[in-house]
Amino acid sequence: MTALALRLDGIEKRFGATQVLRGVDLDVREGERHALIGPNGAGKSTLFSLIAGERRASAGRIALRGEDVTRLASAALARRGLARSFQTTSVFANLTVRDNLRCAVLASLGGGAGFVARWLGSKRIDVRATELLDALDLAYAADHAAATLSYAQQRALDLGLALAGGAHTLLLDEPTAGMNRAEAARAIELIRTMTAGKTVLLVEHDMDAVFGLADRVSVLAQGRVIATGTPQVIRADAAVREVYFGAFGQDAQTDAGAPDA
Ligand SMILES: Nc1ncnc2c1ncn2[C@@H]1O[C@H](COP(=O)(O)OP(=O)(O)OP(=O)(O)O)[C@@H](O)[C@H]1O
Repeated sequence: MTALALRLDGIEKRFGATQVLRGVDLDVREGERHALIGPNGAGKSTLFSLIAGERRASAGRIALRGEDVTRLASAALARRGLARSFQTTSVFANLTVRDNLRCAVLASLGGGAGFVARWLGSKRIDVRATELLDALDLAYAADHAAATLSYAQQRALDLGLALAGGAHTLLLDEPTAGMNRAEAARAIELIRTMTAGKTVLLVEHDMDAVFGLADRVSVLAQGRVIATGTPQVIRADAAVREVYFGAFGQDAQTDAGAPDA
């Protein structure tokens, strides 16, 4: 049996009278890159925020590597190896690129007594930060303020911050949004190399990114997962095509994020 990194059972979310998620079942296998797609307003961001522990589900269960984490907040999830990167970057603009990474490594070691001593003294923090700088191709900018990086580079740094603590499971929120084609291709390559051997669940509208990255794809529509499969299977799925093309209309097939034939 394939080990599961994440398992969602019957997840529901209501905002007042509005029910956004109506029983989401989703399995994410250990070590796979799994994309969550769906029309605008389908509830992808809401589902992400529940998995990341930023919001509480109204019903249902979330398990991380077999452990029930339904009621855990994001800090507790981070300690269990689940990290999240954001659509808008979460870098500290005025800190240098290196110090952003040092902070993230330090934070992953936990706060409390000796925090500053660890900051000043630990060679381990510097070594890990330098490894990440190299892997992200940002060594040349190590001592520049993060604010001086391009948007795409800040997203790369943001990925590094998410990985700094050695997370085994990563949630990536539209990792190529706002990038031009070349930047998006580079981001996809970086995600591939930086997350090798890890589990990744990503929300993405750009189908090049989805089909370039994902081992499997799940489609969220009307508050449920309506299909899960390899990119090839999802491309050909009649119900998926109906959801996209029904929602956006025939004219939008090539530019509204619909899976191409
Ligand atoms: N805090 C909230 N209060 C009330 N309704 C909300 C709240 N957050 C989200 N919603 C509603 O939930 C629905 C799903 O929103 P969500 O942002 O999760 O969808 P999405 O699939 O991520 O959309 P997109 O692809 O456009 O980002 C929308 O109708 C939205 O208006």
